[in-house]
Amino acid sequence: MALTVGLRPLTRALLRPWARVPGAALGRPAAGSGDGVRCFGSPRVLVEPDPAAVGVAVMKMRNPPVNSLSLEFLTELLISLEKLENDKTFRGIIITSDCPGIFSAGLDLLEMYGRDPAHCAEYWKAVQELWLRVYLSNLVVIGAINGISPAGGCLLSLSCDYRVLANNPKYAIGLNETLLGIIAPFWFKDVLVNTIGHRAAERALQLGFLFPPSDALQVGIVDQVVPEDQVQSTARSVMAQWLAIPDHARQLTKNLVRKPTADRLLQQRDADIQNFVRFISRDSIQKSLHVYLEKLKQKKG
Ligand SMILES: CCCCCCCCCCC/C=C/C(=O)SCCNC(=O)CCNC(=O)[C@H](O)C(C)(C)COP(=O)(O)OP(=O)(O)OC[C@H]1O[C@@H](n2cnc3c(N)ncnc32)[C@H](O)[C@@H]1OP(=O)(O)O
Repeated sequence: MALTVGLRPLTRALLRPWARVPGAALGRPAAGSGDGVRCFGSPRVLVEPDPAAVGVAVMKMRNPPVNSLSLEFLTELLISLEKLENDKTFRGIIITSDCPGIFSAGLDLLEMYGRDPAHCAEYWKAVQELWLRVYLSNLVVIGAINGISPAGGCLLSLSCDYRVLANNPKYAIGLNETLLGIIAPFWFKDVLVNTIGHRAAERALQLGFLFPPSDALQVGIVDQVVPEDQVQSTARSVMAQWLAIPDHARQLTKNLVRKPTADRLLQQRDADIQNFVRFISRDSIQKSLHVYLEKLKQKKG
């Protein structure tokens, strides 16, 4: 799936492959490189083969200050994911953050506030694409959640196969859209229902719950809560457990479980984009976003 088609020239320029040792396919030392495999990535996404786990890549999100999912960041994530999917030396990805205390602050509000319909449509298509790419990935995708993870950050986490959360009370996770005066789209809702069940999801969505780690574990929005300094090692050991399963059988099973949910969006992607553009363009919604952005600014004092 050529994802770079239709990208804005700036974005395409941003994503020129970094200098790499010729012939260094991801996961394999380049001929004569001598110093092992090379990382690759782009300004906001660093992908490093895990030196302790063959076939595993660690994808570090580094879009400071809060890993907000801007269009450029989404595009870089998509292209990095596509590269990993296409490189058969990789069987698993650990997604984590390089921004201290924050996994991802979710969708970038400035991509939805004060923007024209064409931009909102382009942005929403990229949001859809990231979800589909992660949710349906043939790779094992493990979230090493080392920071707060509201809304879009929670969706990214829920789209992984397994979630390890650092036991820091500040690292809340949840679909908090109602607190902003907006709503989670049906496919965000579907993933939450699939993960924590209908009643728990209904309550959490309406109240915009951000679950602290202990509650997140209890409700099932994450699979494991560990001390902060054990998140990456725990993710790695869980990855080994999942990679012990033959890929083809696991991939077919993942598809069996997840395709009905993904199909609900795939069958109506354009309508979903139009619904988003209509909804986000409403004066009342733009006002809500303005109020929320002002609150964020005032918070800084
Ligand atoms: C019929 C219906 C059809 C469908 C309808 C669909 C409807 C729309 C779909 C909407 C789905 C939305 C999903 C989302 O993800 S919305 C975003 C939700 N995110 C949040 O609520 C998090 C907001 N941020 C925070 O709470 C804090 O920033 C955080 C705890 C993450 C970090 O706090 P900290 O104190 O460390 O940092 P600051 O708050 O000072 O932030 C630093 C700067 O970053 C800016 N910022 C923060 N979050 C965002 C964001 N999500 N987008 C853009 N910018 C963000 C913040 O303003 C600061 O900026 P400045 O330094 O310039 O002041």
